[in-house]
Amino acid sequence: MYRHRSDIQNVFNIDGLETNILDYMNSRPPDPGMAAGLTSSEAIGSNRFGSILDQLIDPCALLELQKHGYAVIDNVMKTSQSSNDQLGEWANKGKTGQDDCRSDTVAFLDRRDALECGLEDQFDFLLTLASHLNDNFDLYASPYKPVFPGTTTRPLTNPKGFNVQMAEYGFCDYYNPHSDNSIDREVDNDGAFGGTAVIHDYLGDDAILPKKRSNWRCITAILYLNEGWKTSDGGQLRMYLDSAHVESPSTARDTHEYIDVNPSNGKLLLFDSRMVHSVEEVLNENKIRRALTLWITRPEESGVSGEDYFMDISPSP
Ligand SMILES: O=C(O)CCC(=O)C(=O)O
Ligand SMILES: [Fe+2]
Repeated sequence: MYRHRSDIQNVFNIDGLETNILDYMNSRPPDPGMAAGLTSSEAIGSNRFGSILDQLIDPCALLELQKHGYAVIDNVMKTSQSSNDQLGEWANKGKTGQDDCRSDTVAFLDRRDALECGLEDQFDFLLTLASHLNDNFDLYASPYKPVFPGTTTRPLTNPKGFNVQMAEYGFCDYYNPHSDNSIDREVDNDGAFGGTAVIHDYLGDDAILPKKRSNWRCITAILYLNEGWKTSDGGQLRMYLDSAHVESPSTARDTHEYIDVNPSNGKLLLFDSRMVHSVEEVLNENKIRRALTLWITRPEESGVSGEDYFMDISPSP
């Protein structure tokens, strides 16, 4: 071993290479979950709202979520106009541009950002939801191993970093029908993507790869901040019914019935992240539509994105 090392040493400068690798590794940001030394309850959500969540979230709503894949709960937690305005100012510093299927702009808040805008209650509330759902929502058994901080009986957690998305839609902004956890087929070496992807090396030329979910999102939680929002202002969240298993979300407009959700201040929308939904165009040129979103996940290592999880969400006959 050492002899080989010294042989190789003559060809490469191993010591220099090792130093470079160490420097590189030390320059990496720490993994947010690990370095924060979080306990399981912190990772799942703060306890600040633990005791009052039962009052804020009607148990019937969770039954709705179970049965239909979504639940709309009004007047859960309102946001003051000044915090809403501050959020807009804050977000102007860090917005990211969008692609063809959406024209809104988003930014991600950590707790310090939320505090700066007077939105710490909203932030803590969203982070507590995973814990509440673990206690009150039946997720069905999964063959996938729960991984810390999830457990068999409490499989839901929050994404690493726990950032909350703020999305802003101005006049004419929209988000086309999509799923927050779409069905993908694996990409083959030729870059083929979609229903006919094949894996040439192992299975022959025409083998179709298994379907796979694209991420670990399980429940999407959205808190709306818009005081006095009217149906005529547009910007409705359009939820396509029974759409968790739709493979091409863009077709849902033609094939699925929907309900519209008015994004009014204090409203909480919970839905199975696989459901197809869109944000219809904002029609009022004097209004800005804002929302805070948290994706409640299973731990990434659980392997759950590989399964068509949560199969039984469609209404029982
Ligand atoms: O703001 C909304 O109502 C939904 C936005 C959305 O679908 C998303 O950001 O994925
Ligand atoms: Fe979405």
